[in-house]
Amino acid sequence: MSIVAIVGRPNVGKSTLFNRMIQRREAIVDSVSGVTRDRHYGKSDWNGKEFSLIDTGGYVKGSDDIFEAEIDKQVELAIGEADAIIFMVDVESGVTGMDEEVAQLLRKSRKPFFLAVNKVDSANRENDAVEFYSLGVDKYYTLSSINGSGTGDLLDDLVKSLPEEEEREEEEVPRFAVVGRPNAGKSSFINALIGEDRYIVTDIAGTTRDSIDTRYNRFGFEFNLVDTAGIRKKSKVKENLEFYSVMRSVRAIEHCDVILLVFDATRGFDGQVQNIFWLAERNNKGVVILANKWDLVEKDNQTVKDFEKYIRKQIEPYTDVPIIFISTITKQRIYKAIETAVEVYKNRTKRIKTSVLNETMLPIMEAYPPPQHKGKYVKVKFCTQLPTPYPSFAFFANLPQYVKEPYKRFLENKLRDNFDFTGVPITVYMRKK
Ligand SMILES: Nc1nc2c(ncn2[C@@H]2O[C@H](COP(=O)(O)OP(=O)(O)OP(=O)(O)O)[C@@H](O)[C@H]2O)c(=O)[nH]1
Ligand SMILES: Nc1nc2c(ncn2[C@@H]2O[C@H](COP(=O)(O)OP(=O)(O)OP(=O)(O)O)[C@@H](O)[C@H]2O)c(=O)[nH]1
Repeated sequence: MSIVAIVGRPNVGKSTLFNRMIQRREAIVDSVSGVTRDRHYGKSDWNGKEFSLIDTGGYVKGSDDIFEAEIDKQVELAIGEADAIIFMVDVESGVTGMDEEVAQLLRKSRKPFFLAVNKVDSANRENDAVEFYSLGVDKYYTLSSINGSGTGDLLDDLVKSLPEEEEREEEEVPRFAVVGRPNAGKSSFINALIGEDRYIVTDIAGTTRDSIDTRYNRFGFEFNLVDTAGIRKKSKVKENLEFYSVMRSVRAIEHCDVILLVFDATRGFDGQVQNIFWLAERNNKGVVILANKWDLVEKDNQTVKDFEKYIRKQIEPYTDVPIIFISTITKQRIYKAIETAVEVYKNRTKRIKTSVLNETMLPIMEAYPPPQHKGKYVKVKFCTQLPTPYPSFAFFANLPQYVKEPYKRFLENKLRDNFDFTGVPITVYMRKK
């Protein structure tokens, strides 16, 4: 899926536009599981074309004294990772030096970018916008992110510039992406597997090279390992480093089948790690959680159990995910990690025959039917797995609109109990029959 990034100075209205574009979609697409939404990443679509949207704003604290260098880095990263860029400026403040700097970076790149002149809430501001031609563009788009006017013209041209979805080849090799926070041990993990020091491994966060695919063969199974480490430019600001790692993860996650989510067990399964986890969940990717640096953790016979419980608590309600305790230094369980990823991959591509599915699920739904709604009975008549690249199921009922989230979750749990879908998100749809 294509990636679109919104860049610009602080306070020009990036988040406002981002929220508008994400929410419009959330209103029409039923939310799958209601898990936490990322403030900076979401899906949007326009004229039937879907894309991922990244808001690069809000990472720099104390927006007033923001360093120009930080903006530059965000823009450079956006250029590197995105397929198209919305460059937002503010008609109220007019052209600023920082705008000129960003414009120059964008012009030098070969990425399509769209100059969005924001806060054009009235006709006379339309006239004020002409000064933005000085940024060296042939065209700009005036809009008001707050009320939505003008966004249509921008999006029309934006989606036209996006590449057509590449067709997935039939026998493409499965892709496993190694993702996680800076310094979690991603490169060490890959090194340990490959057994050669192809990657730079150091103590300083963010020193690995750009992401590299490695073809790998293990357990008679061939796959690509994608290393997302590699945030090449060191950043003094910690928040930005996290931002870079999330942004790097976005593309890797979208283009993989299973993620190996490496985190530092001595630091805990914190919010940043969870963000990456939900990114994978929302993209319907398989997940294996790797608690790394296990050699450093003081252990007794309860430790693993307690730790697992703690992690599952953080990822509720989607807890059917393998968790493996590894050490890349002692090589403890690193092959187990890969073996598990292969299992998860198989779960993700698993197809349940309709007859088997109904033999299992119909008696369950008869014993536990959906709750009545205003005195009306909902009857589920049959179900089938949909031909999506990840497990999704349609349940056909007389009154599908009355089946609520808790019952769908019940169905999901029953699917998990009866057919192994460990490590992969399941989508349940109710359809009219
Ligand atoms: N008048 C007007 N105000 C707007 C418009 N869009 C955003 N704003 C206001 O501009 C301010 C900044 O908006 P944000 O969306 O937070 O800006 P941002 O670019 O994401 O800012 P950072 O997160 O600091 O990078 C807020 O007070 C918004 O209400 C608009 O179309 N018209
Ligand atoms: N004790 C211990 N240290 C580890 C383990 N795995 C990695 N480390 C150390 O953690 C540090 C970071 O490891 P890297 O592999 O560079 O981490 P990364 O996730 O690739 O980091 P970035 O390149 O910043 O994204 C290094 O000093 C490693 O030696 C482990 O299992 N045990």
